[in-house]
Amino acid sequence: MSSELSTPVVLIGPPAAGKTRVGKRLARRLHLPFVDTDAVVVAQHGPIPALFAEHGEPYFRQLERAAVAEAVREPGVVSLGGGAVLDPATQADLAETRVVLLTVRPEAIARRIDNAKRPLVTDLESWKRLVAARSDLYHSLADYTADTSSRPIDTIVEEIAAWVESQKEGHA
Ligand SMILES: Nc1ncnc2c1ncn2[C@@H]1O[C@H](COP(=O)(O)OP(=O)(O)OP(=O)(O)O)[C@@H](O)[C@H]1O
Ligand SMILES: O=C(O)C1=C[C@@H](O)[C@@H](O)[C@H](O)C1
Ligand SMILES: [Mg+2]
Repeated sequence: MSSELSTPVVLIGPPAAGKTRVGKRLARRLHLPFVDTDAVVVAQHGPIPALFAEHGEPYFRQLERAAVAEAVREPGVVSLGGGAVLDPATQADLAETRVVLLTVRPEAIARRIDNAKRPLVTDLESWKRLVAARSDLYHSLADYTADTSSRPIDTIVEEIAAWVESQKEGHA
């Protein structure tokens, strides 16, 4: 991990862990720009379920990789899509940034995945399988971990901001 302040703070973690919500508020709290790579892909290429259905997951991953490569080049807060960390080039990029893993317990997930925007997550069982397969990878890439299961978003944001600011003071 780099302790340079100019390196981005990158949020990773399972689908519905809160990367987008927490990332947006963290950026506001730290007075930094915010980029969500899923939102970039959607803005440039259209809805994610349609990309999966019409072109397949590998095509989506290519578009996602391009969005990540661009996003981590600038200082700011960057929220990644849940599977972006599967790309080896993204894993290499993350070694040069400050990586925050958001975790969430399955009990808290049920009410967060009741929509159709995630082609790889249709129910709690598919979410659990996907997280089990990625858990070691998520943890291996993380410099800091915050659980989002049961605390208000602002509390989580304050905790992460305190970690980022502690590095600024040379305690990293
Ligand atoms: N701390 C929290 N407490 C309760 N609900 C939360 C919390 N954080 C996020 N949520 C809710 O969980 C849902 C998923 O949040 P969000 O979209 O930010 O997740 P994500 O990690 O970006 O997911 P994805 O991988 O699909 O992009 C949203 O409905 C959000 O309001
Ligand atoms: O976990 C995943 O593989 C995904 C998570 C979402 O953020 C989207 O990037 C997409 O639905 C794939
Ligand atoms: Mg998101």
